[in-house]
Amino acid sequence: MESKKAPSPFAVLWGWADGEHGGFYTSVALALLGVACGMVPYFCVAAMIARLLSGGGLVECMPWCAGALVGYLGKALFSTWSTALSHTATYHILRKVRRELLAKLSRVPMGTILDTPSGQYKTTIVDRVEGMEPTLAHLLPEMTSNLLVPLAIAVYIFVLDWRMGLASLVTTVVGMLVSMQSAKNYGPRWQGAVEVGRRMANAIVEYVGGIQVVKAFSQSAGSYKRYSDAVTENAQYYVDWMAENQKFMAVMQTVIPSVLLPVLPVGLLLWSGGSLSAATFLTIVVLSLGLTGPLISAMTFVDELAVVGTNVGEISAILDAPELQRPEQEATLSGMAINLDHVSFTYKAEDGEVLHDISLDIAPGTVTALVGPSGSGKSTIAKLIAGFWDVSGGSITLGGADLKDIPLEQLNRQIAYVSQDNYLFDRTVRENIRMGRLDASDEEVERVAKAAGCDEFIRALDHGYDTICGGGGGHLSGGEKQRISIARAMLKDAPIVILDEATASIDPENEAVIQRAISNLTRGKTLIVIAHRLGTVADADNIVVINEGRIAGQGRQEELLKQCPLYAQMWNTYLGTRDGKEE
Ligand SMILES: Nc1ncnc2c1ncn2[C@@H]1O[C@H](COP(=O)(O)OP(=O)(O)OP(=O)(O)O)[C@@H](O)[C@H]1O
Repeated sequence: MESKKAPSPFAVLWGWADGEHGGFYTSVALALLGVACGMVPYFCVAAMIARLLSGGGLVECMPWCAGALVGYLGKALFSTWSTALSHTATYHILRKVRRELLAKLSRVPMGTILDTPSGQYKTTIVDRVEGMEPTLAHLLPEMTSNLLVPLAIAVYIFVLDWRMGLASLVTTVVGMLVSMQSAKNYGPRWQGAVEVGRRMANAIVEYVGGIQVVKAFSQSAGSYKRYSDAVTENAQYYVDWMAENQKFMAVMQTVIPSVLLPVLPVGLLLWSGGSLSAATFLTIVVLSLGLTGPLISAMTFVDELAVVGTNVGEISAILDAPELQRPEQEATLSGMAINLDHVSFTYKAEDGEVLHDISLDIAPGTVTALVGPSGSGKSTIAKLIAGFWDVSGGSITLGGADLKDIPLEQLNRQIAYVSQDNYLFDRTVRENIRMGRLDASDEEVERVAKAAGCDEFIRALDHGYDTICGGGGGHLSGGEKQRISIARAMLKDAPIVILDEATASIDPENEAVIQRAISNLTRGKTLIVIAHRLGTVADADNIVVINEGRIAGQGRQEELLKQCPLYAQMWNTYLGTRDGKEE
């Protein structure tokens, strides 16, 4: 099979820069002009020395002084102009890439996003994209120009005297060889730095997310092992890397600028032998001093070259992630019946299949409860119905149409998914509820809040409906957050509600309010509930018992108690714990 060669990171980067190429070309042209102007003072000084040695005075030197000044001003003007242009083009590209990354996240399977630690997305979208700034804004114009200056100077020195040309390049060549040694490891080293950085970012996000648990168990930051290990690992990685690199850097930064070390003795030897004039000798001394500055600047970009691959690779991994393929055209749905036909599902090939041959009919307006031991596959079934992933085998239909033929937006309108993670945005309570339907009026928001049993506590907040919830809803209790999420789902008024019942024990008073809110939410709708407490679903139209990814039985409670030993056992356990609590 013909394998397609992956494009180089630079080609990918240049592709992202589409629309800004003109800006970069102009920026490089201006940088070159700046460099050319930057060389003028060296040539002027060299010419002045020649005049002075041949008996010239102040008057002869004046035009060269003026020339040097013009060259200096030209360099400042053109390089500033070049930098401004390259930065404008760069930030347009960074904006475009960040927008594309976010747009992409809305097209990849929801499950992929849930599976990826949020620290990883933050690192890529913020840090890796920002990491392209030096490459785009500086590398292209500045590295090009910083390499061309010394090249032009070296060529000129060779033209004046090839022997002195060779002498002036000795330290540069030695410095370059040393720098290549250090650059050899840069790619893998940087890749490693990204890895430890990512582990640290994930550990920090997890640590901050779980700070309440850490505090509740009186653990200090240092005792939160994963976090502190990641921080130590990150610091140690850089210390080791710098220690390894330091000797190369020291040698390079000492050797390259000491260009006079070979130039002076060789020049003196040739001059004393009569084969080099004093004027040429002094001109070459001045010019060779102009060689090293730009070269050292160009060397600093070697690091940038090495990180391009990592940055582009991480960004491309998101941009090229497989998407859920859906048609643009809305599907025609005949009713809201849901049908699972011999569905199987695998998260990752290496973990094996988690759902096997699931067939299930869910009639509109009925209550279906998914019950079963932890890890049996209840949430997976619910998420497949909500379209978070595509099934691996079999099919799921809604209103007779395969989910794969229903645009995500259309499916999303039909389903309200109320998960246990009742995430609230750092906005007002009113805005959080209105996310259910953006065009809902204030009256509608308040009406659903009443039906969800939250109107009373919302009005008691400092600013009522205009109280800011705090990141993740941090200012509200778990039960309050759950009721606001229910209000949000109610406002959406979708015909199908998928509810992941809370596992955490809620106080009886709160539980009664939440149950009332749920029955208001689901009246006349299709309800699929992932039930963790059997008592709440005993009246369901269909109880589906899941065990190890298979349906172990389904039907109404009375039938299941007779026909499904697993359900009978679960029910007895439930009764036992309930009676235990009541005693
Ligand atoms: N995102 C995921 N990636 C890989 N495997 C997963 C993922 N989510 C769940 N699994 C695995 O799939 C199987 C079914 O999990 P699922 O969450 O559907 O079970 P569940 O019955 O809902 O469990 P619980 O009652 O504990 O929530 C388990 O073996 C679980 O480890």
